[in-house]
Amino acid sequence: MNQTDGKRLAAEAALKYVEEDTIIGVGTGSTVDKFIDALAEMRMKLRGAVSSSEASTQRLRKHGIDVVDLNSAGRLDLYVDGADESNRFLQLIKGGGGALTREKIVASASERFICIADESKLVDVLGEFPLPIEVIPMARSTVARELVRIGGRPELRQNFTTDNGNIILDVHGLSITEPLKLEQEINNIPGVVTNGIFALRPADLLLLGSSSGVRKVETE
Ligand SMILES: O=C(CO)[C@H](O)[C@H](O)COP(=O)(O)O
Repeated sequence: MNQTDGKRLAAEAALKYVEEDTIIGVGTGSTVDKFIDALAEMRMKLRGAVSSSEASTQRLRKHGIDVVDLNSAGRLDLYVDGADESNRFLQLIKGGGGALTREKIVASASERFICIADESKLVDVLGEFPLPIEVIPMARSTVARELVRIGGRPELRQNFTTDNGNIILDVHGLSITEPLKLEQEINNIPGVVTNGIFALRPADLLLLGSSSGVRKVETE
């Protein structure tokens, strides 16, 4: 089984957590694309979806799923999204697709966050995947200098603008042993919109797809 199959299995497994007549929060990425495709079969039973990116919005609409503004949706029961890495506490690195800020907003507005991924995403220590940080363009250099000061090697994501009109710095070389502390520290740098550590709001359940099926990992 390859990574794509693992993603598909996890995405399909998440479907059973979706309740009828609700508005569901939907993340971004190739795993979530598979979830949206699976969600299409129950579109008549859903009230709609709050989307975390323009890409997911387009895909949801293509399947006839109503996309609802978060401001009118109120608190959501469930948010489903992928991740670039997860540790066993379900603290995540996200933002490989550049949608981290909206993802963090929708995750924070949701009672339950189910993360879907293939088994390669489970790691002991976060940080092998370069940490994405959304930055206001005029602050690129000042933020980059601060990131070097804390031990990272920031690289500007080339030819990429976020849905919010900002840039992404991908930070290499961080071994993230204290995710909660680092999430807050980086978010305090002026010019940072948000960073891709999801520790203040970790996932509640991780569904990992692999050749032996779907493994459930819950917070300890
Ligand atoms: O955070 C994300 C997008 O901003 C994605 O969830 C993350 O990059 C995982 O992507 P994929 O499912 O394609 O492996």
